[in-house]
Amino acid sequence: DTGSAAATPEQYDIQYLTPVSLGTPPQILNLDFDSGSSDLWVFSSETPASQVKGQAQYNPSKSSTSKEVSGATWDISYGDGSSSSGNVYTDVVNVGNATFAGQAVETAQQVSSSFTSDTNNDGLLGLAFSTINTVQPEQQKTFFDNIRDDLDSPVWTADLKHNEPGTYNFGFIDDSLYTGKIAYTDVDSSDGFWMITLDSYSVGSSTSNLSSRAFHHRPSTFPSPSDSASTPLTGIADTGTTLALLPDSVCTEYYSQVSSAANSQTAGGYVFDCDATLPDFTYTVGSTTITIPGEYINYAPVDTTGEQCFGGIQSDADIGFSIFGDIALKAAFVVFEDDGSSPRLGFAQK
Ligand SMILES: Cc1ccc(-c2noc([C@H]3C[C@@H](O)CN3)n2)cc1F
Repeated sequence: DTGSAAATPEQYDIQYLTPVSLGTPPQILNLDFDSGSSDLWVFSSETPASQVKGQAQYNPSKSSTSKEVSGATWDISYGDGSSSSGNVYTDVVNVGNATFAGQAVETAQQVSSSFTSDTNNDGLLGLAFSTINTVQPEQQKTFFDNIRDDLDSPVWTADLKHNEPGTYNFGFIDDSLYTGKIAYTDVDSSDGFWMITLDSYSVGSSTSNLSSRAFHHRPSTFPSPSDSASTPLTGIADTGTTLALLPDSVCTEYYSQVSSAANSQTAGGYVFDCDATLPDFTYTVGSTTITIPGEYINYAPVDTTGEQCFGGIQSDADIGFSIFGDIALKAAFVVFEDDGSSPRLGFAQK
């Protein structure tokens, strides 16, 4: 079995939506595929009308293949403080022709205001590890965990793009979607996330090592060249987070190269003049180097004057690890591989 479906960005690539077919006859909803959580939940006939603003709603009573999971409930909250909760059914779920008959479909009986106002988003499809699925009393499996054994290969891939549709594939690696070689790194899934350590990062195309510049006498007190070119970054690959949330030291290093940049309390992060030239941000996995072009890091205008823009790289606020969200992932072809025992993440240029 294999599946392939488009990942279409909302404005500013804030999130990517992918059509999913639920039930019999098929009910199509556009879901936010999230490698940072593990619940498949949908706006439904059980969502109060006051909390629905244009979203498509899954109606289990209109599906001949739906079955209520008696006594099961779910309740989830996301990194930005939004939340949702409700009941659980199983039904046929089809993503680009990859199909599983008994997938847990979590119907929303409550969604927080940010989901209500997100009018094109009909729910989430979690692709992190099933150990953090929130259904009680019996935890449910993610779509990928359910279909993994039927897939030609135990992988799903993300080819997210800037301002244009990309692709989520299940069960195969499409060699036409990347260049060079895919470099793999081991995943630590003990917290339920696709957690990895990137071998190094660097800011800008200028070398991070001062000694490569015209050599002038450098008093011994001169700070040693920043060795970001060999500093690892540990974090989670999170397709459901818009930005790249990195350690404060990395943010400081990056925005020191942007003369108009400031860390604004009112804007809630680093902002700069919208016409600023931004340096690239590069990270390496093994022998593969991924370059996020500077223009990807001009995320969006802060307000309608369009003078100040919000950075795509922001602080991870001491969560304890970085969050490699869409800003970081859309520059790469990413392979999420899990044979059930030793998960890996692969990165390739494209
Ligand atoms: C309105 C809305 C809010 C949040 C999210 C959301 N989806 O994935 C994530 C990240 C953060 C972490 O929780 C898991 N992945 N956040 C989506 C929304 F449509």
